[in-house]
Amino acid sequence: MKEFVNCLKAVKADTPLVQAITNYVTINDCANILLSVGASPAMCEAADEAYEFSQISSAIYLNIGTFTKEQELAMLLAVKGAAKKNIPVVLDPVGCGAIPRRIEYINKLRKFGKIHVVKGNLGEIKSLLGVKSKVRGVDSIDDGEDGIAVCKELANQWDCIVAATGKIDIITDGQKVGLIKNGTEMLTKITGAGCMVGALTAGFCGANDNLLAATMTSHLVMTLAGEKAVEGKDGNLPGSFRIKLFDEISLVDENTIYERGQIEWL
Ligand SMILES: Nc1ncnc2c1ncn2[C@@H]1O[C@H](COP(=O)(O)OP(=O)(O)O)[C@@H](O)[C@H]1O
Ligand SMILES: Cc1ncsc1CCOP(=O)(O)O
Ligand SMILES: [Mg+2]
Repeated sequence: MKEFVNCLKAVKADTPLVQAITNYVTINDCANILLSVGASPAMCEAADEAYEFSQISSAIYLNIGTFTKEQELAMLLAVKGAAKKNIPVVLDPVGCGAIPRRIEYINKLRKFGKIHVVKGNLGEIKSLLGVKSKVRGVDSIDDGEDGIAVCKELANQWDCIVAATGKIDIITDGQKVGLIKNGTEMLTKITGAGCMVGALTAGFCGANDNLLAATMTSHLVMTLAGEKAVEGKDGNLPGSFRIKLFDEISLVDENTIYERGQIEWL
């Protein structure tokens, strides 16, 4: 657990600058969740700024939830700029299980530079591997019995960290597999929980060289905050839960991690 505590301390100490090119449904939530954890968001998505801005950022967050033609070009340039300075890139392939052209775009994106972390729900992760998955639009309805094998395979094929969210989050570098057993189903009752944990993952990768530990920690912090938010007043109601989530993200500390963290390494 100490490695996760150290990852959290590094974010709060370094205030990593995260360039986010993300969807307009949850863009504000992603900016605020990064501020809540101690990072610094910049939703810089103009195509003629993305190449330069990526090179002054600590990490890049790309989320194709509602990607526009401007964002398509901006993401290519941001990945190219990040590759020049070896800056970590986190991709959330929202909806790729339901919209095949998104997988074609991601394959093009990977030709412009390295994707260091792919974070999606299990249906999206399976779709990237070309495995039949059960999705409903941007949501996964996959029971995930083969989730670990799929995540390891994709991590090895793409030489990246893969994080598949669900009741249990699966995080792997293709060799080691970490399971995050914290969380609450309430996180599925608000839009943006996946987007927000993707943004947090970029924040943690921007302050920690060990991207596996950083990705484990972002998912641990999100699920611990979710557990504490649902325990609060009216936390069983989606509107109250969502607001409390931002509060609880800012309150997660080493005690929370040591006392409540439920991690299993395979
Ligand atoms: N059934 C569940 N029980 C507890 N936590 C969950 C459950 N499903 C998802 N989560 C958590 O909710 C967050 C969003 O995951 P998910 O809903 O899979 O992403 P998306 O919103 O991209 O579909 C993650 O932190 C995940 O751990
Ligand atoms: C509903 C929706 N439609 C396009 S992007 C988006 C938000 C998806 O957020 P998340 O993947 O966190 O559920
Ligand atoms: Mg999602």
